[in-house]
Amino acid sequence: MVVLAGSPAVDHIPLLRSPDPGDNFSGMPVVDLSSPGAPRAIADACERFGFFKLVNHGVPADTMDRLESEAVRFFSLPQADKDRSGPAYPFGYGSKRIGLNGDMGWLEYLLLAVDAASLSAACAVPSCALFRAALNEYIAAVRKVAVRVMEAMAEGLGIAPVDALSAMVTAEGSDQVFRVNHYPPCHALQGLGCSATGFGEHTDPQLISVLRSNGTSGLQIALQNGQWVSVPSDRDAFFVNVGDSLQVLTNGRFKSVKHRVVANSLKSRVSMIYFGGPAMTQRIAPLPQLLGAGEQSLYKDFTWGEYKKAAYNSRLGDNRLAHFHR
Ligand SMILES: C=C1C[C@]23C[C@@]1(O)CC[C@H]2[C@@]12CCC[C@@](C)(C(=O)O1)[C@H]2[C@@H]3C(=O)O
Ligand SMILES: O=C(O)CCC(=O)C(=O)O
Repeated sequence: MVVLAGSPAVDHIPLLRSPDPGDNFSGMPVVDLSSPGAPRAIADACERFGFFKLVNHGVPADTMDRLESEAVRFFSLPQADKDRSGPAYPFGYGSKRIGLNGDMGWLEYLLLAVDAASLSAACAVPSCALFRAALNEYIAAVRKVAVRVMEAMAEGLGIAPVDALSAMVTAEGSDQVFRVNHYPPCHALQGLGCSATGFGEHTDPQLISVLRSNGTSGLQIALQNGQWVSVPSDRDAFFVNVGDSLQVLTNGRFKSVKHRVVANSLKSRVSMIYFGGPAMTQRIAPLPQLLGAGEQSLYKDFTWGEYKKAAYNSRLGDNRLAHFHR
């Protein structure tokens, strides 16, 4: 368990009902990436939930643990040192403020740019060589997982070529982002029946997000009937989210999943998330291979650059895709 000292004030952070054990997601799809049934299981989970847990993914535990340790070391630095790695926008250290439009959460984080399969050289944060090495090793590995998952998605959808989706995140100029989040324990709310919002509800604008966390729970997803369920943590697994752009590419067949994080009153949560987005000029429209005879796109045409701009001008919880529906 990771517990870091020094909690920022909880004022201005929206509160949520504390999760109770009965809220656990009992029907969570678990996909074994090494199994021949993975493509069908992935497509099925993306259609039903826009979310699944991925096991047997092949990323060594060491690669994940090294990054977690380096992240814990970074977040344990004195506040003034961390602030020198800020501000978060466009990339760097941030605390409590998420985005530029007034959203707040009980967390601190690093928002980082990825070029090809490693941290962007232009991204000077973090400056520590060990932390950068751990990030680069992890990013290269998790990006390979994202590519394998997207290839499996294409196979599960029955479309060719196999890289119809994955090529968008491997293409030159693809817009990949990496986030390391630290949610300190929120002692002030212990026993009050409510929790601080760690990360408010939202869908991810990109194609795919691949998340790994330490053993502290807090992640919740919304089912298609609107019910919120808690995702039990598993430090050995990845959790995969469908993003808005993938929903559009599949003409709504895959659903982007609404999710949020509830801060824990006792334990700190550390999560690291790879967000795979396409190049700015990439057109986001249903793949022709997925449109049946006479089937029309449910969405107006747009590029990833246009969607990203709209996303960054919106509040976290806004239904961003609604503006792009026909
Ligand atoms: C409030 C915001 C934070 C966010 C940008 C946004 O304006 C709306 C989308 C948010 C999100 C969610 C997924 C990951 C992320 C990096 C992204 O691309 O869109 C975050 C942005 C962020 O943390 O700055
Ligand atoms: O930290 C988590 O578990 C999820 C955070 C998240 O949804 C995000 O950073 O976009």
